[in-house]
Amino acid sequence: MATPLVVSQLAKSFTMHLRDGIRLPVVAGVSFSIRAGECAVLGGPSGAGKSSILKMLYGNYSADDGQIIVDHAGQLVDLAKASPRAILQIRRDTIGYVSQFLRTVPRVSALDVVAEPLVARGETRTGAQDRARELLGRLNLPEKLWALPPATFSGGEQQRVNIARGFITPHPVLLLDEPTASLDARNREVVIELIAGKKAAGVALLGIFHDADVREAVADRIIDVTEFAAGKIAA
Ligand SMILES: Nc1ncnc2c1ncn2[C@@H]1O[C@H](COP(=O)(O)OP(=O)(O)OP(=O)(O)O)[C@@H](O)[C@H]1O
Repeated sequence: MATPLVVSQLAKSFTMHLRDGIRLPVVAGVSFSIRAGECAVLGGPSGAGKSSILKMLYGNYSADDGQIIVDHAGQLVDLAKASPRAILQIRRDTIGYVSQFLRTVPRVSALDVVAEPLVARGETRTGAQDRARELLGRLNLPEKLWALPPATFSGGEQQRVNIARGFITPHPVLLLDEPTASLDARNREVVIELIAGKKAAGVALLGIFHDADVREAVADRIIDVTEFAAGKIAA
């Protein structure tokens, strides 16, 4: 599908149950679509709601209102109303996500952490590990670390494991939450190349990048989140 992700009239507020139920409206009327082969970037100041939007698109945060239409294996599904089971299937096959921090699993090697999403999609363990080696090598993760669990890795090493894990699958939609925040210039450059590769493969990407150089290098378009400030819509 040429436009695998269409978001319309999405709204999010947080209710602070421990603070007398105070309601904190964050965004409203969020509407945009992402085409195959483009990388759009969420822009706006700190606290504008960029991460909250990305988390809604991955099903981590529920939406108060609106639709998140995703082309899931040829079927249009509204992720905002999908069941937890459907969300897990969408995550396995359609929407990938690279968060800022790696969630480490005790005793699982970096190689298997990276290979796991491919194995979950039916790839053989050997095939998935070959691809994982290729990506970890490209991201300059020292080979001596591949067999170790990433819990003790440095911030930048963990982030590279996380990037490799997020980029290993051919998901048609890829969400990127500050994937280069802890990286040095050399590895930021590798991530820029990996993003260019995904674009060339027709993946629809949506990201948050605080680093202006990376943003300039990857963004086809900036989506200004201040347009969707909840107060602005209500006024
Ligand atoms: N789980 C939560 N509970 C309560 N409030 C939240 C929660 N997550 C985010 N917020 C609030 O929502 C607003 C938007 O936060 P969000 O993290 O989406 O902003 P952002 O644009 O990504 O900011 P930054 O650039 O600093 O990461 C903030 O005021 C924040 O305090």
